[in-house]
Amino acid sequence: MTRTRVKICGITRLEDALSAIAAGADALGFVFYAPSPRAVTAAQAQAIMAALPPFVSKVGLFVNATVEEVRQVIASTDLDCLQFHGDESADYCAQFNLPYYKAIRVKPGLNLVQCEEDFASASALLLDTYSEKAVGGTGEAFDWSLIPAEMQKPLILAGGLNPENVMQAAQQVQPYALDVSGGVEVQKGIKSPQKIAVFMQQVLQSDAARNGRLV
Ligand SMILES: O=C(O)c1ccccc1N[C@@H]1O[C@H](COP(=O)(O)O)[C@@H](O)[C@H]1O
Repeated sequence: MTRTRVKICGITRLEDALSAIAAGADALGFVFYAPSPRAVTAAQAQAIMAALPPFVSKVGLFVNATVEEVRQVIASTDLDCLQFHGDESADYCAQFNLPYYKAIRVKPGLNLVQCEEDFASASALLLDTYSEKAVGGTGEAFDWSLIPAEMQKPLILAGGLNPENVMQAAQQVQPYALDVSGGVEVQKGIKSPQKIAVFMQQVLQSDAARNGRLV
């Protein structure tokens, strides 16, 4: 039975976290990257995490952070998992004693099977859109046909997902999980409960179709 997991990233407010959970999200992402409009401090993130119900995965997003910065956030929050969205090496990512996802910014010509070998220690690869202007959170989708069928690791599809395109994305790519930030916002860092609910409904419908059931 297929159940596509969903991570809502760029959480800055408790009410948005609770809306995501109420709609059925499996994971919440907290951006520890100061230049991002969705950046939170460890103290802000922990205030939200401490108020969450159990069985929700809390993911910390970092971009080329120092080892000390990552350690300090881990020590002062309830993170379950790390997401590295910059140019981090596999050795760097694997040193923190928490499972990690490595974000790969996809563009034509990139060998994703090689990326999978390079990051063999990752729990999953997160595929996001390559952009010269930003390291992530671009709101732009990439050409999903660039993903080779022979990839083995759980894939988290990201990049420009929204309530309008998520069903097509889920059905075409059939990833382990979907990751969305800008596509469920009313403004950067502020989520829309309505957009989250529609996004989740689309994922449920896509799963039901794949499982041969009506919703
Ligand atoms: O959200 C950000 O501001 C951000 C900054 C730096 C790196 C990654 C960032 N976000 C992640 O990018 C992908 C795609 O986001 P979007 O749905 O296209 O807005 C996702 O994993 C975000 O968590």
